[in-house]
Amino acid sequence: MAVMNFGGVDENVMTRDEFPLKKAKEVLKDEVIAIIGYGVQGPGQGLNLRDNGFNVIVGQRKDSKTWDKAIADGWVPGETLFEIEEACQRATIIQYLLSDAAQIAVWPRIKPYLTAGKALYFSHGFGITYKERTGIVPPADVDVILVAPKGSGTSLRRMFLQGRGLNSSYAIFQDATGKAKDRVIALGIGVGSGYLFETNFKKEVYSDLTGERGTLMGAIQGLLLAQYEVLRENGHTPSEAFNETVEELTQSLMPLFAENGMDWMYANCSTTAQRGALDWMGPFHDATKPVFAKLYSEVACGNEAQRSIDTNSKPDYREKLEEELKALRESEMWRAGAVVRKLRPENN
Ligand SMILES: NC(=O)c1ccc[n+]([C@@H]2O[C@H](COP(=O)([O-])OP(=O)(O)OC[C@H]3O[C@@H](n4cnc5c(N)ncnc54)[C@H](O)[C@@H]3O)[C@@H](O)[C@H]2O)c1
Ligand SMILES: CC(C)(O)[C@@H](O)C(=O)O
Ligand SMILES: [Mg+2]
Ligand SMILES: [Mg+2]
Repeated sequence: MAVMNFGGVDENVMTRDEFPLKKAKEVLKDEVIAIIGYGVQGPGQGLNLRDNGFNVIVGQRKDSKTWDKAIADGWVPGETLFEIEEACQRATIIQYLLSDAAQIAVWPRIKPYLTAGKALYFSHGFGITYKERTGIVPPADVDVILVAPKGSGTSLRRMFLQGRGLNSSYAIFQDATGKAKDRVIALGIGVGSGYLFETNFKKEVYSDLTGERGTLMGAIQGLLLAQYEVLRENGHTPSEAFNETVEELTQSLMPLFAENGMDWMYANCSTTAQRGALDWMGPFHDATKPVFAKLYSEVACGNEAQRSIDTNSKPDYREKLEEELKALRESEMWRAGAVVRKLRPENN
């Protein structure tokens, strides 16, 4: 464990240098890891673990699209692909990667297989933190651990294949065996994390729900749309509005600040742009901070979790989500975006 200073604050982190894959394999050599659920995180983590040489099986509903997807990814029914109960029975580590709402519904079928000494692994602090709402209360004699990749399972897999790594947080809720720390770090390295930073279940779920509703997904769409609309209302074409709002951000400027920080991106723009950005970042900060504060309090009081449980437990939740995504896809801004993407020379 290395103590690293992040902007003046010391934190514990685990890097691949300190905990190499070889050590992770040694720690987990006698374990059978069952990936329960094969949606987005399931394939990312499962395939990375398998390619890294761990003993992995998948548990998934038969006769579902994701069962077929698992077969297409090389999992073999009866050998490495099983119904959920059978995978849990064979496993020593159960990676519970169903959707958060499904974890509640399926919990009574998982619990009997959590016998002494096994580990229950989550990629989100949701089920445990909001236990009054989820009913997920593991037995006292199992380890309860978390590795939460900070990104989509699709990116986790892509970055692994590119020889890169997505950072993850890790946490221990319950250490029944005395092995929870080694188990959780080994799994974090095994699923392809870049480095691992320490958290707890509550902090993980509060930050994660805030982040995805905020800058990562909710706020970014709101902010981009607001600027796009103002440009359009003032007579700018969709091409101009989209390029000035989204395309330049994702293709030109975001890679620069990802690489070397915001000041460096600014320094690579005109002094006119720098002056304006430095003057306007304050008003944008002040306008949005109350929204972020409201969002955090809605997360912390459990309202956001409850809303997600209620809507995503309905039988037609997938269709309803798809309808809303369709409306986004068919909005003028993203229809313009589809044409702009097609015009990228690399897509011709
Ligand atoms: N999506 C991500 O990239 C991501 C990133 C970090 C953490 N997480 C967390 O990882 C966990 C898994 O999320 P996900 O997005 O991969 O899940 P998902 O929504 O893709 O669903 C995973 C699986 O659950 C199955 N499922 C849904 N309802 C079911 C039911 N009633 N019975 C049995 N199976 C059912 C689906 O078939 C699918 O295979 C969650 O805790 C999530 O918060 C997800
Ligand atoms: C990929 C995200 C947004 O980071 C994750 O938290 C999720 O819920 O899918
Ligand atoms: Mg999330
Ligand atoms: Mg997240």
